[in-house]
This record gives sequence, C-alpha cells and structure tokens, in this order.
Amino acid sequence: MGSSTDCPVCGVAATLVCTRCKLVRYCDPEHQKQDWAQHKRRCKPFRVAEDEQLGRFLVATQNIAAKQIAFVEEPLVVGPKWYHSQDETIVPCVGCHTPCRLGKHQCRSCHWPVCSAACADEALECSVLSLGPTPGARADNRTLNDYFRGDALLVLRCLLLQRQNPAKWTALLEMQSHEEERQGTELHVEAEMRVVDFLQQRFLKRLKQTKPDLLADCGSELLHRICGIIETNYMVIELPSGVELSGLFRQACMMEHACQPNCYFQFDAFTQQITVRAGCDLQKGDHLRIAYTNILWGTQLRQHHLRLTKHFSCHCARCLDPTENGSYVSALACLGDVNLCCTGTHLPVDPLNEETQWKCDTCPMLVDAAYVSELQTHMTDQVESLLAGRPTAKEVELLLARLSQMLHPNHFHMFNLKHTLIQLYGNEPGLEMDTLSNGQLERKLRLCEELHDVCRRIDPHSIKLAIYVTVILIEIAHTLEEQSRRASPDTDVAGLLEQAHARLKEAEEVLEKEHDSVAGKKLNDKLQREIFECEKLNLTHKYSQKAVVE
Ligand SMILES: C[S@@+](CC[C@H](N)C(=O)[O-])C[C@H]1O[C@@H](n2cnc3c(N)ncnc32)[C@H](O)[C@@H]1O
Repeated sequence: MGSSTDCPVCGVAATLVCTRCKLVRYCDPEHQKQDWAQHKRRCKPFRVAEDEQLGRFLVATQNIAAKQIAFVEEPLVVGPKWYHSQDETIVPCVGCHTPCRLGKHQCRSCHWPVCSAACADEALECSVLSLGPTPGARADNRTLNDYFRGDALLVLRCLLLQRQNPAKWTALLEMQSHEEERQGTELHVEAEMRVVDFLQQRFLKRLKQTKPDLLADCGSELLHRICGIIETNYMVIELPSGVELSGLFRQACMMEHACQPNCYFQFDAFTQQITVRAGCDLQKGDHLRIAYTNILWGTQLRQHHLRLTKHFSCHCARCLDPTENGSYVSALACLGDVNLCCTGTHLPVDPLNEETQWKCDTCPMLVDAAYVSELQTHMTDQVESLLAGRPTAKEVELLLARLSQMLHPNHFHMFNLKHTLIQLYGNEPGLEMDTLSNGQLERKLRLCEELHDVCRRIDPHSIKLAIYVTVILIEIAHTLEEQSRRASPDTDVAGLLEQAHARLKEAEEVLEKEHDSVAGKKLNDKLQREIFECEKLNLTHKYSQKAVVE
C-alpha cells in the first residue's frame, strides 16, 4: 500500500492525512468526506512493511483495541488440505467442499470425488482433471487416494489462477517460497513425488499437447515454487463439518510469526473469508503477529519445526529466554551425579543453538544436546502412545511419576499428561466427582492451578490456548462446587460458589476467540450448561440459607 501526497479527489498537493491509515492525504475535509465511500474499502489500521530478516510484515498504524477487527479478507485460493493422507475415506467435494465418501459419487466429466451426482467442479479445473486417467471400478481406498490427491489439486488451483485471475496470480507469486532453501531437502523430494511428478505425468503433459496456449507456464520449476509458497504460507481452515481445507491469503499470510502472538483469526464457513482481530491492545508501531507452530512445545521443538518448514529461526523474547517466560516448559530435572543428589533444573545455555549444552541451575552438572534430544524422543514416544490409547487416571499418574524423575513439573510432556489427568479425575467411571477423596480433589485443584499458571506465562491473553484454558477453568469450577457440597459448618460455601462462577465467566470470555471453531462450539455448549448448573447451585444455597434464618 503506497502513500501519495496528492488529494485523490482533485489531484492537488495535500497535507490533511487520513487519521486511520495515515496513508492518504486530502486538500480539505470536504474532499475527504467525498472520497470516504471509495477509501473506506482500503483504509486499514496497519501498513505493509518489509525488512531483510522478516520479508514483508504488517505494522499497526494506530492503536488497535483487543478484539477489534484489523481486516477481513477473501482467500486467493482454497483447496484440500496440504499433506493429504493416503488413508482418507472422507474427502472434500471438489465442487463445494462438503465432506464426501471417496468412491461414492464422481464428477461426470473428470471423475474426481463430488458430494452428490449434481455437484461438479469449476469448468477450467474440470477440463484439466479430465485429461487424467481414472481408477478401475473396484479400486480400494489407497488406490483412490492415490488418484485423487488433494494436495496436488491445491497446487493445480494455484496454477490455474494465471489463466483465471491475473491479479490473484501476481499476488500469489509475490509470496515467499523459500525455493532455494528447499532445494535438496526432504520437503523438495516429497513435493516432487507427491505433487510435481503426479501433476506432470497425469495432466500437464497432455495439456501441453492438447491445449498448448492454455497456460503460459506449467513447468516443474513453477510447480515447485508453488509448493514452496503453499508450505510457507498456508493456513488451515476447519469447516463446521470437520473437513480441513488449506487457504492462501494475500495480507493475512504476511503476518509474521511469534511464539507469543498478538492477533487471532476466524474463517467464514461459507466464503472462507478470514477475519483478523487484535488479541490484546496493540500500540501504533506494533507488528501484527500470529503463531505458525504449536506454542505448547518447548523451544527446541518449535525452532526445529520453524526451520524445517518455514526456513527461519525465531528470535522472540520467549525463544531467547532459557526459562521461556518463567514457564519452564523445556526444562529437565537435574539427575545429579553418582555422589550428589540434586534438586536443580537443567536449562539450555543458548536456547537457539541446536547443539547447546544444558546447565543445571544448582550444581555444576552439564549435559549435551544429543543426550537431551534422545531423552525427549524417548519420552515423546511414551507420552504419545499412552495418550493415544485412552488411558486411565492411574496409568497417567504412573507415567507422570516416572517422567518427573527427569523432567521439570511444567515440561510440556508433563503439561499434556496433567491436562489429561484433570479431565479424568471427576469424569472417569469409578472416579466421579462425588467419589473422589478430599485429597484427590485438592490434587485436581492444584494441578489445574499449575496448568493455568503455565498457560498465563506463555499466552497471557489466551490467544492460542483458549481451548486448553477453558477446560482448566471448567475443571477448577467443578472442583470448587464439589468442595462446597462437602463443606463443614465453618466453610464459606457462598465464597466457593462465587469463585466457581467467576472462573466459568472467565472461561466464557476466553472462549470467545474460538466461537467459530468446531472444538470451540462444542466446548461452549458444555460451558453454558456448567454456568447454568453453577447458578442453580448458588440459588439453591441462598434459599437454603434464607430458610435457616427464617
Ligand atoms: C507466511 S510468510 C510471511 C510473509 C513473508 N515475510 C513475505 O514476505 O511474504 C512466512 C515467512 O516469513 C518469514 N518470517 C515470518 N516470521 C518470521 C520471524 N519471526 N522471524 C524471521 N522470519 C520470519 C520467514 O521467511 C517465513 O518463512
């Protein structure tokens, strides 16, 4: 977005600046008023900036209050999810993205999956897909998935923009692709097999023979560039049906990464428009930031993921701090040495260096990166395999006890296990709320508070962790309600119930950011029932107190 010093109405040199975007100047208020109908579509509270390290990024040109919309934007392209699994049985319809069973209906012309016999994909896309072979009538799921590769279709949709929408095509090609960094990597090799070779062999070679003028360029180099653009920029769009799509957006994809983001976004289920909002109060000059990776992971894992897929190292405040804002989500327990039992904590000396040593904050013990990485891998396997199998509270407690010998209590593996545990205590058959001992109730409450504290440290405005925090707050409220039911004569029952209600209302505020997501909607239904029950409990208590007084 460039700025001009001439009034857009009369072309005279002007000094009166639009106070919102600070980009357009007017000669007088009258011309500003006259131009508003035009200008409001382009007037935004941010501008695009660029530097060596970040490439393009967005900077607030004025203060933006928490929850205020920064912008709404149409996608450049939307398609099936990047990284298509070979085992899918339900895929998005190529016409309307409704989930459809693979092999049930197919487009009459191109034979790609559609939700009903009446649905069809876009004409140009369909004509290109029609050039490819079709699977036999008895093909199994794996074979069908191999014919109808969603991720290759996403690349084809990008490629066809050069014919369908030159403005979108130009915007797409301006996006970062990291082509050079991808050369020779596993990502490049995989893209060659999964997408580039597939599209060339099945459709594009024939396209060049039959309609050589349809696309100016459909060579493999361009296809690899598009794969790089998608990998670097794609956003996951989850539809209410549970189907996941991938989308590219001209502006939204310019937002830089931070492990403590300050913006959040929601998608319109029908148009796939993105709405970006401030997650906290932004000051003029602040960069608009989102998280590209899982902020619950420790620094080494986040950095590894960002280097591998987005080709940069994050230098945000959290990444530079070995304690990660005091959360200790990467920290290990010191094992001491043969002569010494130590209660200290191991932290990376240089968190951004994959080869860094880890130093104990209490004793002189140092361990090297290879040892830490081996330990992490071993523990990841244990945690993932336990959680995949719907464990009981007892099984989670056992693994927690084992891992606590080696990990800090807030380590992200411990966080995951504890987050599962707080939901098992009170809900697992045989461990319902009224059957828990007072000790178990207190443990549940303590775990909830510990988890809440970790969330506050890594995401103070609950921008990315809204679902996690809501679950924690609901479990805190449950526990307080149960404690109020068990009260001895000198317990402040009204106080406990008030606290429970306050936690649920806090959850309601936090969950607002997730109102449009599938998980958010489901959790909100539960939360509303919890609030109703808590208010009922409160009223019942008040009436019983009144009856005693009377
Ligand atoms: C989604 S794009 C963002 C827009 C991009 N800067 C552009 O000019 O099109 C992601 C890329 O931006 C750069 N980037 C984003 N956040 C960054 C950060 N915190 N530090 C360094 N580079 C970053 C990286 O090159 C990354 O692969």
